[in-house]
Formats: sequence, structure tokens, C-alpha cells
Amino acid sequence: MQEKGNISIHTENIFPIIKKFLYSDHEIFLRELVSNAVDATQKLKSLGQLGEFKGELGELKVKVSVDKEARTITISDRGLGMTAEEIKKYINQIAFSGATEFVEKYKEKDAAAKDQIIGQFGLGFYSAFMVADNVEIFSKSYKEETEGAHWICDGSTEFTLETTDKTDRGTDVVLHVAADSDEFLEPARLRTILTKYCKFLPIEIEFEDAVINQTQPIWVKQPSELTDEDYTTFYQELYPFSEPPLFWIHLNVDYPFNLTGILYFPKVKDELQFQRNKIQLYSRQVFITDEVKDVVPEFLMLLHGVIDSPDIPLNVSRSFLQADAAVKKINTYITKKVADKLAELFRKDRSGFEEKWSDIGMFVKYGMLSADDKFYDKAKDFVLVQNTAGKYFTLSEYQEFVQANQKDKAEQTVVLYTTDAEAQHSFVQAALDRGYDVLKLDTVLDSHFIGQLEQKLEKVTFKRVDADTIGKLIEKDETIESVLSDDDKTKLQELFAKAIGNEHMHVQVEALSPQDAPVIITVPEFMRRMKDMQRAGGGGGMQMFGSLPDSYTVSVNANHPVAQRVLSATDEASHQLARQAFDLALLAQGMLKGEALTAFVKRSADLLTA
Ligand SMILES: Nc1ncnc2c1ncn2[C@@H]1O[C@H](COP(=O)(O)OP(=O)(O)OP(=O)(O)O)[C@@H](O)[C@H]1O
Repeated sequence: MQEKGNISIHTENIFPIIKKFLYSDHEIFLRELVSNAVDATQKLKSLGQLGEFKGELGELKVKVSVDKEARTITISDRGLGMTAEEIKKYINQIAFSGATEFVEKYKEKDAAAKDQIIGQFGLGFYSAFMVADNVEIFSKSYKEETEGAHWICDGSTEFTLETTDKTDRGTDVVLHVAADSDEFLEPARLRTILTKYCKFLPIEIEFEDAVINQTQPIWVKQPSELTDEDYTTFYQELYPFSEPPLFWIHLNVDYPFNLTGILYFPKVKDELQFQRNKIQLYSRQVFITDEVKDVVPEFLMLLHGVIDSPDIPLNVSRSFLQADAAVKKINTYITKKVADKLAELFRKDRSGFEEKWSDIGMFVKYGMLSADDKFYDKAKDFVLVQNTAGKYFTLSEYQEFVQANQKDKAEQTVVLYTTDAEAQHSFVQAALDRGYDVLKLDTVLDSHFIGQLEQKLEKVTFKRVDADTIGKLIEKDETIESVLSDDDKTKLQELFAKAIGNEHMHVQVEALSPQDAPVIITVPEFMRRMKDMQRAGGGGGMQMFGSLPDSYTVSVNANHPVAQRVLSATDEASHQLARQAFDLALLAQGMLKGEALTAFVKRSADLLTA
């Protein structure tokens, strides 16, 4: 018996469209055909369990083979097979109409959306025509007393269907590779594709006499069955040659959506080293993509691992994905899981948590800043800050620690911090000498983090150690008497302003302790933050500060012996001394550079020999 027929679909000739548009992603044909074979095999296994199939299951491997001479690729399974009627129904109708629907959707999209849709839309069986100009199916159903069926089609709407003497249950799909798809006749290429998409399929896939997949990847197992070594070994398999992960989270939900997976916290100290797209997305163990944007919250994009969910709609465009309710729930779920895991680590092993802090601090702060309030609310109890002595505190521990000493006259707790303990050393030292404590807040996220804490914590402000002279950094009621008369102060102010000769350096004479430096340059906290935000590209309201030059306060210490010397020296000597004292202050701020530095070195030598 032979039947020739016409497949009734609405769009004529979808084949050239698919072939043309999907050029970059031709390789997915193999993923589609192998997953069909796996599905057919699993369906048969389920029928066996239900008692609807009573025969022997026998070997159930899916075999992929290539014959370079004959120019064919064959995908064979021993699954449930199809009768001729079923081929008409499932292949002629479903597969073709799926492809038609795809093309319809595809035509509507703009270029960017097309890129998105590629590889995310299961083109199914029809994708075979991306690489083959002729496809044959040999199939024999598991149902008793049915004949084998042989279908041939060249991707057009015409097909031939006849009986065949295939006796073994299952389906062989034979692709006659097109002239422009020679690359797929190379076994090495096929192996690469199989490893990329099929490495964790649940049925064994054999290629060149070897099984290429693990049918039971660890994420489908119960955490209780697994050891730490299982997790780290799996990590090495996913990311060979990388440092062991810090810890991991095994995800496992089946209501209200279905999701399994393992997320690893990588060990990365350098922020620039972070690599995105390290999480692989699977749908029922079939690799889909490593573009997990929108599925995983932004701040967790830096994690590694796998997520497997049949509930993630892969066949829709990006904008839809963002709005998708399941995706939102998944996002929330993952965020919660990560917060819970971190809280548990903190609770159970504080010192281990502190050791890992330099790696996980980034995630936590980024999460507090970008995720929903629920994450902040959990994280505020385990986020750590470290002081210049290297000791870690939680936020509440730290407030407790400094409040006796660092309350200003308005009862605000002033938290002092440094963004660079080396460069700001003299200021840090001055604060420590005063009995204050100084935090190290030196990562790229910290300025935003500080802003957030000031909003959320009550009566707490942050000041960088060089925001003011030590006496005014935390304003108390006490004042230090000046040994200079008001006239002398004015004179001193003028002398220094002249010696400095820079309008952005605001000179003021202050009564500081004689032990403090003769001149101190500070950057008011507010102005510095504005400039920082501007540098970080903060748009909006920041623009109005666009033309603001850097602005500094130069405090001349009225009670330092240098003040007296400047006042009593001759014009020339007084100018030299003022300039020297100012340069020392620049030096302490790491601001003495170029010509000024050369002049300073020379002047210092002169003063040594004077
Ligand atoms: N190897 C096979 N064995 C048995 N039936 C098959 C096989 N391959 C395809 N089919 C049948 O053909 C139908 C259409 O396949 P196709 O791959 O186009 O779509 P799908 O698998 O239903 O969905 P998807 O678009 O996700 O791949 C399948 O649903 C299945 O019933």
C-alpha cells in the first residue's frame, strides 16, 4: 500500500522561511528529535507501569548514528512508535501545524524578538528540515497487530506514506542531510551538540557505541540521598577547572509550579571576574538555554548551576516572559530560598559565614538593594560589616558597639567608614586615636548600601573619616579654645588662602588639638556623595550638579605651633611654611601629585638644609 497526500496547512512553503530565519540555530534539530525519541520511550515506560503495555520493554536506549557516505543521520528509539494513522495525525498535522504557528509568530516579530525566539521555541519534529532535504520515518507501534509505517517528505506539503516490514517496536527518523548542512555529517559536531543539549536526558542516548548522558543528574534526586562530594563533583562537571563552590542550594518545589535545580555560590573575589550566564536552564532535563534573565532575579545572575522547570514558558517572547505569573513566582521563590539558606549558614556556622563573607557580601548587598523588601528584611539580620581591625558585626551588633562613643549632640549614631584604609590612613588613625571605630566600606556597592541603611535604620548616619576634622566628625557639645586672637585668625586665613591660591579650597581656621595635624583637608560628606553618584552615572536630579568642581575644606589648626610660626615669620618664609603645611595635608589625602609634588620635594630639601 502506498499513499501520496497533501498536508493541509495554511501557510504554503514554510520550509524556506524556517530554513532562512533559523540559520544560526540549526543545531537544535538534534535536541528536538532526540527529545521526541526520549518522550516516546518514557511514554512507553509509563504505559508499562499502568499495565497498558504488557510486552517486554527490553533495551530502551535512543541511538543516534551518522553515515557520512549515505549522507544520513538516524535517530532510533524503542518507544511507543506510531501507526500510519498516527503519523498522519501527529506528524502531518501536529508537527506541521506547530511549525506553521511558529512561522506566523516569527513573522510578526522585530529582529530583536526573533533572536529571542530562536532556540526557545520548540520547533519540534519539523526542525529536521532545517538540515535535511528529505526526512523518512520508519515506525512500528507498540500496539499489537499493527503494521509498520514508512513516511517520506521533503519539507513541502507533499508526503508519501506506505507500509514497511519493520518488526521492532519504535521509531527511526532518517535525515537525508542537505548539501548546505555538511557540518552535521561530522561525528565530532554531532557529539558536541548532543553533549550540549542531551547531557542529562532521562533515557540513555548512545552515540558511536557510547552513552553520552547521565540519566539521573543530581538535581532530580532528593537532597537526603546526596553527599557534599556529589554536589562538588557535579559542579566540576558543569564548570571544569573552576574553584570549588562556597555552598549550594538544592531547589525542589512542585507546587504551585514545578522546579528543581541546584544553585551554587561561586568563589569569586574580584568583582570583574563575575561571569553571567552561568546558570543553565532545562526543561525536563533537556537543555534549553543559559540565558536565564527574568527567570532568575538579577542579583542572583552571578550564581552558577542548573534550573529545571517545565513551567517556564520557553515558546514566547521576552516581554511575555517578564510578565508571566509563573516566572514571577519562580523569581520570588528563588530569592526566598537564597535568603533562607544564607540565614541558616549564618545561624549554624557564624565563623564559616564570616570567612565566606568576602565572596558572598556582594550578593547579599546587591540583593538588599535590588530585590524586594522581603529579601532586605531577612538579610538585615545577617549582612555583615567589618571594621578596620578586621572584626565582623551584624548591623545591630555594630550599632550597639559604637553607640556609647559615637552619638552626636542630636543623638544620632554616627558610623565612620573608610573607602580605602591605606589612602585615608591618617584620618582613620585620627578617628581611632579618638576612641572611635571605623568600618571598611570599600566595595563598588557600598555607597548605595550606605544610602539604603541610612534610610532604613533609625537615627544612624554615615560619615567617611575624611568628611570633617576629627572634632567635628561627630559633633559633640565640647569646644576647644583657640590660642589665637580673632585678628590673628583672620590673618592666618588670608595667608593660607594666598599660599594655596585655589578657589575650590575653602580655607578656615579652626581650634583643633595641638596633637592634630597643622592643616587638614576634608571633603564634606554630602558633596562627596553627590560627586560619587555623578561619577557612577546617576542620572536624573544628579545632572544639576554636573558642573560642580571638586570642593574641599582646608582646616588650619589654630592651636598647632605651625600657626604661630606662619604668623610670626617674614613674608617669604611665612608663604613657604603655609605652602609646606598645606602640601603635607594634600599628601595625607593622597592628593599631592605632579608639579606640586616636585615642588614639595624640592622645598622639603631646602627646609632641611635651611
Ligand atoms: N520518535 C517518536 N516516537 C513517537 N511519536 C513521535 C516521535 N516523534 C514525534 N512523535 C509524535 O509527533 C508529535 C509531534 O512532534 P513535535 O516534535 O513536532 O511536537 P511535540 O513533541 O508535540 O512538541 P514540541 O514542539 O515541544 O517538540 C509528538 O507529539 C508525538 O506524538
